[in-house]
Amino acid sequence: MLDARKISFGFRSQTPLFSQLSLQLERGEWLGLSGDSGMGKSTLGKLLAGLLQPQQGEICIDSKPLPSQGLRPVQWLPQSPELAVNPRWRVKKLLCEAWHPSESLMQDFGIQPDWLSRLPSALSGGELQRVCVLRALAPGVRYLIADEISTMLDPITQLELWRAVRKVADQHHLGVLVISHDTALLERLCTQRLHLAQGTLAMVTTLETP
Ligand SMILES: Nc1ncnc2c1ncn2[C@@H]1O[C@H](COP(=O)(O)OP(=O)(O)OP(=O)(O)O)[C@@H](O)[C@H]1O
Repeated sequence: MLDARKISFGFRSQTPLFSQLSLQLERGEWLGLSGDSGMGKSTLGKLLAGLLQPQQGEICIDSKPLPSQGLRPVQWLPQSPELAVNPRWRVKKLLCEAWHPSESLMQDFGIQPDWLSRLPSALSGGELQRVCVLRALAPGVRYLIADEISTMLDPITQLELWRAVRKVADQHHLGVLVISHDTALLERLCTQRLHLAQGTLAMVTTLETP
């Protein structure tokens, strides 16, 4: 289980975004996270992935602290893939940095062979997003934090992306936290949804939208 225990965090010079906040994500679970802009959803996602450190509390996987080196078992997937890649690396090098996805997985993610020799700037945002999602699915990854990853995609590509993520997540029993403003998307994908407001998480049932 990915377990955030009473974590507190604030950027310097700002009031804390949250204090004593707890969240649990089980392997195989799909959990939604909504909240108004600026409430701290991405920050919480980065904390869960170990990209930021809580000022209080701890984040554990199966009761052990997140590893501080090596492959991150919790991968944070951001909305803007172009910020997450080295612009001078060709797509093949980007995709195979941590592991070598099979051809059938590349097909599932709609990755065309001729993209591999291109620079990231020669892919559309949606194409690059699919490359970034697949490269994050290395063996050893246990949880995904999908932070608005399909916002820039057209409805059909969005559906295909989620179908491919679902297939890999089912195969590897990944826990997935889906962060989005699109509550309809969260309700389609996830069994439960949390809403972040004023530093507090509340569980939302499918019938009520805050
Ligand atoms: N590196 C940083 N330094 C200082 N403040 C930051 C930093 N990153 C984010 N913030 C601030 O922290 C707050 C939470 O930001 P965050 O991106 O986590 O919100 P969010 O809920 O994901 O918003 P959105 O829905 O608009 O993406 C915002 O007020 C933002 O300006």
